[in-house]
Amino acid sequence: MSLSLMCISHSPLMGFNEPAEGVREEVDALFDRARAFVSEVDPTLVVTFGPDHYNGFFYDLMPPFAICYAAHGAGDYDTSADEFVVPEHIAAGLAQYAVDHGIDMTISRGAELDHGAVQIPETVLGGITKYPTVPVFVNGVAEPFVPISRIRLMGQVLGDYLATLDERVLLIGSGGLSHDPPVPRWAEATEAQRAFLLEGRHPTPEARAARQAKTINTGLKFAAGEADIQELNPEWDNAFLDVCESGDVTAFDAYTATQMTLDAGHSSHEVRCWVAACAAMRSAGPYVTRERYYRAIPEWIAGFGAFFATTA
Ligand SMILES: O=C(O)/C=C/c1cccc(O)c1O
Ligand SMILES: [Fe+2]
Repeated sequence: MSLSLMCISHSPLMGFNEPAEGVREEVDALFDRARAFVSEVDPTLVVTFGPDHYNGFFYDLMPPFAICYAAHGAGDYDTSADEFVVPEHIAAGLAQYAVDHGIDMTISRGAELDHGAVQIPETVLGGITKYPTVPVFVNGVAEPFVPISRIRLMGQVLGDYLATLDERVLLIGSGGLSHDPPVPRWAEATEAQRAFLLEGRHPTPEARAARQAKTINTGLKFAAGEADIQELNPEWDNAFLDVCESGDVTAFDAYTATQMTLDAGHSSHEVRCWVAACAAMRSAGPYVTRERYYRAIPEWIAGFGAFFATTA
């Protein structure tokens, strides 16, 4: 048994907007290191913690997190629409262990997962069908948010179970850090937006293209200082990375949803995926940092970070 950890921010704008000079090369080099890390740890099982942005999970039923026994990509922003290769017995073992240990786990036998859960595995693993993978959805956009301590505990319990398996497990956390992309929110939404937030699965190609064009354009305007969205917060992002590096995962519990929104934007809640992944990793004992990266990238509407670790 071994556990290794790779948390990386995603951004669907990576394939659409050019960042400032030198940044693309820097991030490409990060992904090269990520692929080398995957080769080194040579996983036999991947567990992903990823959010959704109203492509697969809607307000008709919005769990705080869910283990997927079967899942496929939504194909948004040109990400893969393939079917994940999920070892169902491991997904079921994780879910049973979670409920037996005080975690009210939701399961899905047919999740649709968007760029939040697909982009990073696809990029670092060479596709989402290459490794047996258990995707875990973690809500990072839809209020109400459960306390971070519950996400930390969920990750810890899943890590405890994974440590019993005769597998080399790679934990992938995808999301955040500070960012505030133009994802509609129920409290301020128009009637049409509420209809979408409630049950907007499988939009027409035109509706999908319009949504994506709006986000791509917001990224360009944000970089030009002209977008009406919250600023990135590199200080907040680096403090969060400090907690990841410290290995003191209980320190995540001090983050509250209200303060996170104020400090780091409405989509900063995606760091819940990192919290779950770090807590799962820490359940196997102390870890050592193998990669820490940070760059604020407005064209991608992303406080863009990475943190990799292996067992000490
Ligand atoms: O769902 C969308 O349309 C946009 C999502 C987005 C934009 C920028 C950064 C991110 O992490 C996103 O998920
Ligand atoms: Fe996101």
